[in-house]
Amino acid sequence: MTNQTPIPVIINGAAGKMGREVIKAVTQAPDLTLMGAIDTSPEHQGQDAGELAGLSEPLEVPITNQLEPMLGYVAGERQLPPGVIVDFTHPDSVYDNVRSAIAYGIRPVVGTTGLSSEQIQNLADFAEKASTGCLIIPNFSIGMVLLQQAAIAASQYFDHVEIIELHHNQKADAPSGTAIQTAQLLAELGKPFNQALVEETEKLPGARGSVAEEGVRIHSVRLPGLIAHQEVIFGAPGQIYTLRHDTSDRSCYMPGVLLAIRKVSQLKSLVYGLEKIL
Ligand SMILES: NC(=O)C1=CN([C@@H]2O[C@H](COP(=O)(O)OP(=O)(O)OC[C@H]3O[C@@H](n4cnc5c(N)ncnc54)[C@H](OP(=O)(O)O)[C@@H]3O)[C@@H](O)[C@H]2O)C=CC1
Ligand SMILES: O=C(O)C1=N[C@H](C(=O)O)C[C@H](O)C1
Repeated sequence: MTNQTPIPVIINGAAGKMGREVIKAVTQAPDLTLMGAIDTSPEHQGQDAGELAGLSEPLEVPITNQLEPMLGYVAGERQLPPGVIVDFTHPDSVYDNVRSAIAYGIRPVVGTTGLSSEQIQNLADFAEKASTGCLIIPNFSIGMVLLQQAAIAASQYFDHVEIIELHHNQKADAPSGTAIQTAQLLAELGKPFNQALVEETEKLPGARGSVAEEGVRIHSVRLPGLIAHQEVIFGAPGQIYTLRHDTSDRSCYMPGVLLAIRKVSQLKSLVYGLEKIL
């Protein structure tokens, strides 16, 4: 244990499913200090972040929708290490949130999915110009990193692969950020997958899923009762090789989130993917 000054942390989307988990995880980490809890949901304005997250004691950190004033406040605390903002908000707002944070010199750790490749490239250019670290992590669980590594290994030997991602039905974006990243990792091998043997006709649009880079197909399932799950299914004559990851509790993401908060200030540019900081 060191007695260094703790890293100031702002959580954006603090009242959400992930935000509440992050409040608990940050509060329990002695090297981090929760300085701000942002959320736009009207019913939680002014509520104490600790009470919202189910902690026994209030944290004296009220939920507010005032992002820029909070960024300015934390950036002004010159005696503290550089501030970090953790974003678990919504695909529609994450791009602007990250740009604002970088403009204030606050390092973004982004879990929110749904950013386009073009938006990620724009944010990378912006972070590079500002010499500011930024982490975009489509999936913070170690199990998913291991699944992806196994999938990369298998992709050298299989020419046919389809991804099925399954999530709770409050998820705004499809396919999941994890499935898109998994498909990108497979495509990096540079070979085309799933060459058709017959001319296919979709009798219902979307029946064969979406086609990502190099022909990797992604299918999205949304149901109450699910949290977050992904299968990568490889096929070859006479055999099927299936990789599957299941989450049963959102606490599985917290070791990755805490690692990212600690690492982002050591970076001077944007890094995409948990595997790059392990
Ligand atoms: N990278 C990873 O490992 C993981 C990523 N995710 C991703 O994180 C994101 C959030 O997920 P989850 O917590 O389940 O979602 P929730 O809907 O439970 O939480 C999002 C919260 O953010 C609030 N919000 C919406 N827009 C803004 C904004 N502009 N500024 C501040 N707050 C805002 C919402 O308020 P309101 O409800 O009023 O709109 C809500 O309270 C999703 O993109 C999801 O895919 C989720 C799990 C793991
Ligand atoms: O919305 C979720 O829940 C999740 N979103 C992320 C994604 O889109 O990949 C990560 C994980 O799958 C949970």
